[in-house]
Amino acid sequence: MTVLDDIVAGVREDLAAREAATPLGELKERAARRESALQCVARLKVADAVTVIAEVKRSSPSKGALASISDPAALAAEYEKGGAVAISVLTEQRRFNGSLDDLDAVRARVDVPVLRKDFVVSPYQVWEARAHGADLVLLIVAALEQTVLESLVERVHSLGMTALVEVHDTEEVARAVDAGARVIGVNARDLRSLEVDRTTFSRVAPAIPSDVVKVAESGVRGPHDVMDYARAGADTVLVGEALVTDDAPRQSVADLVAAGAHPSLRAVRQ
Ligand SMILES: O=C(O)c1ccccc1NCC(=O)[C@H](O)[C@H](O)COP(=O)(O)O
Repeated sequence: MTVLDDIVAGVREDLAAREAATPLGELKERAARRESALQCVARLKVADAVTVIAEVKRSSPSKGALASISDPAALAAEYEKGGAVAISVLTEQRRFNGSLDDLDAVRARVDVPVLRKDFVVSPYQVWEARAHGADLVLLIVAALEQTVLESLVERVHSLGMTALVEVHDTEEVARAVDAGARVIGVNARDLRSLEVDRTTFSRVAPAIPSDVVKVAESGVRGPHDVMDYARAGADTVLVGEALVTDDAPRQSVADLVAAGAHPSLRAVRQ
C-alpha cells in the first residue's frame, strides 16, 4: 500500500462517518445559501507575473508536525495581506491535522478564493466544499479512476467552483485534460514515495495545453524557487511548509510575490 492509498483509506472512513451524520440534502441546502463561488482562472493567471497560492498546513506525512496554527484565519489574513491570490486549506484530519472548521474560519476572514485541499473521492466532499465556502477543489488524478475523475470535475464546475486537477506525469496530464480540467497542478512531491523533485514541473508542464492554468505545487523554499518555476512556465505556485514554518508569513508571501513579478521573467513569460 502506498502513502496515498493509506491516506485515501482513512479519508473514506472519515467520510462515511460524516455522511452518516449529515445527509447530502442538508449539505445541498447549506451550499445553496452560500454566495456564489469566486471565479478563479483570471485571478490565478495574470499577465507578467507568477502568482502565489499560500497554504494553511499544520502537519504532513513527509515532515510530521510543522506548525500548531491555533488561528488559521489570522494566518490566512496575513497571507492575503502579503499578496496571495488564493488560500489553500488542508482539511484532511488524520495526516494533516486539518478540518472543515479551518475552511470555515478562513472563508469567513479572507476575500480571495479558498481551495479545499483534501483527498476528494466522492461528490459528497464536493458538496461539502461548496457548503463550507470553497471556490476551488483539489482533485488528485492518481487517487481517482478516470470516470470518477470526470464526474468530479463536472460536479465541481457545475457548482461554480474551479477544479485544481493534480498530476505527477504526462500520462496524468492527458487524463486531466480529457476530464475537462481548466487548472492543472504539477506536484513536485511524488505522493507514493513522498520524494520532492523540483524538476518534475519542467518535465511535465510542456504537456499541458496553453489555455490551461499551470500550477507548480510543493517544494518552494524561497524566491529563487518561484523564479525557477516561472522560467519553466508556471502561472502560479502553491506553497505550504516554507510559509507555515516562517516567523513572518506576510513578508515571506510578499517576497515570493515580488519574485514572481521580477522584471527578468517578463521575457520568458511572453
Ligand atoms: O506534504 C506532504 O507530505 C504530502 C504527502 C502526501 C500527500 C500530499 C502531501 N502534501 C500536499 C501538498 O501537495 C502540499 O501541501 C502542497 O503542494 C504544498 O507543498 P509544500 O510547499 O512543499 O509544503
